[in-house]
Amino acid sequence: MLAEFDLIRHYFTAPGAADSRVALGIGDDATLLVPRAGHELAVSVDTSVTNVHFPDDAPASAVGHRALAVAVSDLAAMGARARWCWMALTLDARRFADEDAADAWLSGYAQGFLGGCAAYDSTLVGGDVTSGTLAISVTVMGDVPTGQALKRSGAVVGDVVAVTGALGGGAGGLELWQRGERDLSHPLLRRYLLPEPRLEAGMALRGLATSAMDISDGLLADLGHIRRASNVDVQLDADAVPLAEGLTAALGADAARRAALSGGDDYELLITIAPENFARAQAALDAQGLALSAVGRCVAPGAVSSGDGSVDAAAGDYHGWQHFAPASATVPGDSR
Ligand SMILES: Nc1ncnc2c1ncn2[C@@H]1O[C@H](COP(=O)(O)OP(=O)(O)OP(=O)(O)O)[C@@H](O)[C@H]1O
Ligand SMILES: Cc1ncc(C[n+]2csc(CCOP(=O)(O)O)c2C)c(N)n1
Ligand SMILES: [Mg+2]
Repeated sequence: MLAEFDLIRHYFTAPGAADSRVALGIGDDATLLVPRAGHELAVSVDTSVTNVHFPDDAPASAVGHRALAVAVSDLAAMGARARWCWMALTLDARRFADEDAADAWLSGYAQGFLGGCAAYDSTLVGGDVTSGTLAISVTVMGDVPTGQALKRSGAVVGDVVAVTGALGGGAGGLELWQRGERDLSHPLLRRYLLPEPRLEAGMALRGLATSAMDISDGLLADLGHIRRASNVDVQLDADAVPLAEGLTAALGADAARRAALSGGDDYELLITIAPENFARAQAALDAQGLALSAVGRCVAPGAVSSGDGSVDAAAGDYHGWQHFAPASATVPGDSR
């Protein structure tokens, strides 16, 4: 096994053009960056832990790609452009004791991670390598023109609630993996293991969406964040939620609906937008090959009624991923 400094040099020195805004990159005690004038920095960190966020036996390249993609997804949700990332990697020393196994895994992992860096225009500028349970903590930094970031707090009564793409594919892919499916070209497995952050969509929605976030814990749980931050309620038309391709065929209708509403791992954008701007946003995303579907309306707090297709909070439909829930429990979330 290489010493950690050699490991960094060997696997994580990204090729490609030098970034003129990196005054000092990998190799010193800290990174020195030159922010763009007229922009705010958007910064977020996400940790991916083996057997919590990805299966221990997932392909190494998918682990690398996914760890970066889920972190970059938070920049997309802010309408920011990705710029830089830091990767703190904890490797299981026992598992990586065999040199060939370590090399195979690290090469695949680096290919997935650095491939994502190239695809999202994010330069790896630092990190950390430690031993312990396999986990990756990725800090991302992006920028957004001052005042134009998409926050969770801007939704107003009357806004349309909409989602990009289709939902349930992340949870559907996890279910298939647990059933033994290993063909990475399967669309649902791809949605789970190789998610794509909606960076271009987030940038196109600047000045149009009144609020935005990415769907990581599940639509219903994540809607709760916008409802709380914006002080609105949401009348959701659950039947209008677009289901990932092949989801119903793979899971059956009930499980497919549950995956789309509360499965999580989709990394699509959830937005609110004034009705008069919806068609423009839809056209902008359509030009990117991405659907934008209306799934509900913002209403005054307390005004939610359960009409056809709307979700019944009292029936325990409002839940999503929670890290500290007892194993296999259905987790009732905040029904507000
Ligand atoms: N340990 C912590 N210390 C300080 N702030 C935290 C901590 N953990 C989370 N936060 C902050 O709480 C907010 C919500 O965090 P959370 O991780 O739930 O983000 P998210 O975008 O909803 O989910 P995801 O992690 O799936 O992207 C963020 O602003 C985050 O920076
Ligand atoms: C092996 C395995 N088991 C379960 C899941 C489901 N899962 C784990 S964390 C999470 C929410 C997002 O994480 P966070 O809130 O930490 O950003 C979800 C939906 C998975 N991805 N992999
Ligand atoms: Mg998020």
